[in-house]
Amino acid sequence: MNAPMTLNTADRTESPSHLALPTPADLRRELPVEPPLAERIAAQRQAIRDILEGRDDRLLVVVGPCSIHDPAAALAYAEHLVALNRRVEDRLLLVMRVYVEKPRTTVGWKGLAYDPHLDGSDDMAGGLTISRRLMRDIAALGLPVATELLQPMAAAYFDDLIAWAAIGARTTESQIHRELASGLEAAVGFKNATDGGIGVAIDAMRSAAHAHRHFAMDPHGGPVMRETAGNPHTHLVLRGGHAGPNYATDSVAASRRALEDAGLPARMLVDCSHANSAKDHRRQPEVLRDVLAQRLAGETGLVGVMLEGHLAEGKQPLVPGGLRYGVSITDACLGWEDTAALLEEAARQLRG
Ligand SMILES: O=C[C@H](O)[C@H](O)COP(=O)(O)O
Ligand SMILES: C=C(OP(=O)(O)O)C(=O)O
Repeated sequence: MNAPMTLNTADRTESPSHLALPTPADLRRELPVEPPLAERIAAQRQAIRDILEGRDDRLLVVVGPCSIHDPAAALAYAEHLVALNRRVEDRLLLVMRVYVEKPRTTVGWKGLAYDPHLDGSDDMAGGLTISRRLMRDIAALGLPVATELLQPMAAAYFDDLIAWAAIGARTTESQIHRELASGLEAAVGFKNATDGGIGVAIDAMRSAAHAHRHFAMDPHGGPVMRETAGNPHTHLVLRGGHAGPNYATDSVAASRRALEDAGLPARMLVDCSHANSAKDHRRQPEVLRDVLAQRLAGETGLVGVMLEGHLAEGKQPLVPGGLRYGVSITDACLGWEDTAALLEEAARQLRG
C-alpha cells in the first residue's frame, strides 16, 4: 500500500469526532484516470447504454462479490472475469460488482470505503484511497466497474471510474439519491424497495431523468449548488421483496406494464440474489435460468441480470485475523467455478 497522503487541513477544524478526509480532487490527483482509461470507461458506459436501448442484444451481467473486503482477492476475481469474458463476450457483457459501501438493515460492517482494515478503526481516508485504487486497477484490466452509490458525498471519489451504478433497495425512495443519479454519466439501476414495491423505483427513474439543482460538494470539498442534466439511462432492478421473489413471468409482465404506464421504457435487470434467491446463493442459478427462458421466449425488457459471486462459495463471519481467502463477509456468494459454468451455459443458450 502507498504511504498515506498528507492532508492540507490548515483551514479545517478537527476533533476526535471530526477527522479530515482527502477531498475528491486530492484523491483524483493521487490516483488519476489518464485519457486512455477515461476513453475506455466512456466506451464501457456506451456499451451498457447500447444494451439498455436495444442497439445491442447481449445480456448485461453485473457479477461479483456482495462486498469487497480484500482488494487482492477482488483483483484475482477480476482477472478470472477478464479470462471468462473472452469466451462469452459475443452474448454477454460482463460488468464487475466492486461494492465498497454496504447499506445495513440495522448495523454492521459498512464496507471497504468505511473500514478497510475490518477492525472497527474506520480509516475512511485509507478506505477511499484503497477503494479508488482498486476500481482503477479493475477498470485498467478492461472490466467495467459497477458499484452501489450509497453515501452521496462518497460518489465524487469514484464516479469517474464507474460504468454502471445501483441505487439500492433501501435508498431508491431517497430524493438525494435520485438527484445524484440525475447527474451521472453512467447508467443507473434503481432497485425495488425491500418490501417488494416497484413504484418507488419507477418514481426514481422519472425523477432521475429530470434536471435537478441540489446541494453538493465540489471536487475541493466546498459546498455548491449543483445543476444536473437528468439521466435518461436508468432502469428497474427486480430484487424480490419481503413477500418473495419478483423475477417470474407474471411479476416481469406486471413490472413491464407499470413501466409502460409511467411512460418509461420497459428495461429491467433481475438481481438473482437477495430476496429473489431468499439469500441462498445456491438458488441464484435457477433465477438466472428462468430469466434466460423468458428472454428466449421473447421478453426483450429483460436486459440484464445480477449475480453475487466470489472466489469461493458461501459467506463467513467477520472475525479479524481469521478470514478465509475469497469468501464473502456479507451475503453468501456463488463460488468462481459455479459462476463461470453458469455464465458459459447462459452464453451457449443465448447463441441458440
Ligand atoms: O447486499 C447485502 C445485504 O443484503 C445488505 O447490505 C443488507 O445487509 P444486512 O441485512 O446484513 O445488514
Ligand atoms: C445491498 C444490495 O442490494 P439491495 O439493495 O437489493 O438489498 C446489493 O446489491 O449489494
